[in-house]
Amino acid sequence: MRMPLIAGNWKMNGTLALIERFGQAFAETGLAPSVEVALMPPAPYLAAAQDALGATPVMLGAQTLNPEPSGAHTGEVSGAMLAEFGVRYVLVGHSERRSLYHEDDVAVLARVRAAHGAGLTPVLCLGETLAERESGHSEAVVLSQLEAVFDSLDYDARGCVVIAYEPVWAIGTGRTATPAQAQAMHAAIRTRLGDYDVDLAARLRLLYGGSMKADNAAELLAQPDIDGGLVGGASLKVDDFLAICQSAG
Ligand SMILES: O=C(CO)COP(=O)(O)O
Repeated sequence: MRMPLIAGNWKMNGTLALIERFGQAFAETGLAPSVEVALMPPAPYLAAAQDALGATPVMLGAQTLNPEPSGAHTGEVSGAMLAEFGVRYVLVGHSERRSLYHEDDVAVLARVRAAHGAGLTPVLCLGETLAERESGHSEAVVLSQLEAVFDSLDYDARGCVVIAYEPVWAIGTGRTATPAQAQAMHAAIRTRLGDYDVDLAARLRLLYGGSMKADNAAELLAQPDIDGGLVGGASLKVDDFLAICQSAG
């Protein structure tokens, strides 16, 4: 009942030429109707991506947004601007934003609200560091990141969120969480969501991210509480990304 979602987060990578290649590849190959795919290129490429992917089922996503609707925020992009380019999903709380740009739980909540205000679906990223995992605090850290947002949302807003579990130690390291490790955390997140609402817990999609590749995606996606992937490095290679999308469909 939960349609898998594969989202490709290009981070600060890619070129216009790569956008064109993705457009061609997805137009030629198509996608199973049983999977949703979103590409999240850097903001300057959104217009080109909207053109290149317009004839394909691939949706557009963005990597961040400012919590304010407009104003004196040099360098920032608002949710309304993203929406004008057909963006459907926007990452919020990615660990790189949390660590490199000091976005704390309060900032993450503000961005979730801004996404909703602009009609976008936030993809709320959660994840523990290696030190937190090794000291046995993974679940407490991840659930507290979840609660920092969900405690403050109403029923309708909670229903309009995608969650991505991305253990920081697995991002860009080639060290993927094992399917069992990922499933255990996803199950813990879903159980906690059930405290808010049982129906919500059954409905919300939980993506896994962290060194997801063409050769490990199928096993991860086969776990009962993993409803898709948030793919970094492998989303920059068209064949690899297509293969991951196909293993979800
Ligand atoms: O951070 C990620 C996606 O948001 C994961 O990146 P990698 O797939 O490169 O590990």
